[in-house]
Amino acid sequence: MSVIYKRVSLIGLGLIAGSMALAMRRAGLAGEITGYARSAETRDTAREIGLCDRICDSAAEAAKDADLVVLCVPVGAMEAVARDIAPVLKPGATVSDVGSVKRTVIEAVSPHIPDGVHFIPAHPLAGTEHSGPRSGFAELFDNRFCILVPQPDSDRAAVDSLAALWRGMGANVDEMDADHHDLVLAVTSHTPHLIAYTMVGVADDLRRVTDSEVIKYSAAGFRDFTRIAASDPTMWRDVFLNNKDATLEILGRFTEELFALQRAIRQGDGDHLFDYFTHTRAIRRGIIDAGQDTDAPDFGRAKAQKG
Ligand SMILES: NC(=O)c1ccc[n+]([C@@H]2O[C@H](COP(=O)([O-])OP(=O)(O)OC[C@H]3O[C@@H](n4cnc5c(N)ncnc54)[C@H](O)[C@@H]3O)[C@@H](O)[C@H]2O)c1
Ligand SMILES: O=C(O)C(=O)C[C@]1(C(=O)O)C=C[C@@H](O)C=C1
Repeated sequence: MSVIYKRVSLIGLGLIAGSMALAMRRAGLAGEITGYARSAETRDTAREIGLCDRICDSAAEAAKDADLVVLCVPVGAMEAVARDIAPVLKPGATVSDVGSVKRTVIEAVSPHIPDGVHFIPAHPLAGTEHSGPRSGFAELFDNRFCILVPQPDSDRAAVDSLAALWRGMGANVDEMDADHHDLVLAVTSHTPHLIAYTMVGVADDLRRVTDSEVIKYSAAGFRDFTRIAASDPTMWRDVFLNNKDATLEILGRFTEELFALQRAIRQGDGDHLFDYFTHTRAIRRGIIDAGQDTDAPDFGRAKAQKG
């Protein structure tokens, strides 16, 4: 593959930026990659592991002369970074981000983007529960979606270049409107994280009663279900503060369903439980058969069956 951007600047050097740097290198998509993170410790680690070609001591220094600047910081830090880099952005450059929420990031960043600079928000639907510059890996985006959220006045050629970069990093690219993105992600990512965090809190509460057995004997179900509760607290605090309405809407629906199941258990309504689980199993299996669950053990088989 050939170089898409001569100079790419990554601001915030954690899981996503680290994975982007490695994925861009794997395919030779960037001429030079510069990076900046707020803490000196993170910058030192990034230098030590050679994450970028150059690690700078300010966001502005990293963004200067860049053809693409990608904001890879927690959602609540996007505006401050945009303000810092605005004066050095060169005409024709593209600014993008990887934030898990889109509407508030657009509202916070857009006012700082100078005329002649393209702002194209994005969100790779790929991650792990790990964070920091050592957690990145080149394959993170392979076969995952990256959602681009072009703005009404976005330049098509600039959008196409960013899409080509994400495809080059292994992702499938789709476009979406910001509000739709935030609602979809509230269902598929944000509310599940909240529920996983809560379940670990419940287990911790019970620990006092069960004398540590909950943690010691944590069964596969608990482990599978709560892996994501080990995720970064700053990132997830910012996600919930910034996707408030959609998350509260989905949480309300979730609570209603949970109450219905709670009543069925109390009333011994086995038919209700059986029907509900039959329905939801079919939906979950449908996701695998449609080839959308790249983590599922039978993903390869499902894909092969489809030819
Ligand atoms: N982790 C995931 O699964 C995942 C997936 C897709 C998108 N995202 C989004 O990507 C972004 C980064 O997430 P991550 O998982 O890479 O986080 P991370 O914690 O691994 O890395 C974040 C980095 O940003 C730096 N940082 C924080 N505030 C900063 C500031 N004001 N200026 C400069 N640097 C700053 C931190 O020091 C750290 O290096 C977030 O917006 C998150 O919502 C995360
Ligand atoms: O697999 C995980 O650990 C993730 O939480 C990744 C995950 C997700 O919910 O799917 C988390 C947040 C994102 O913005 C995108 C991806």
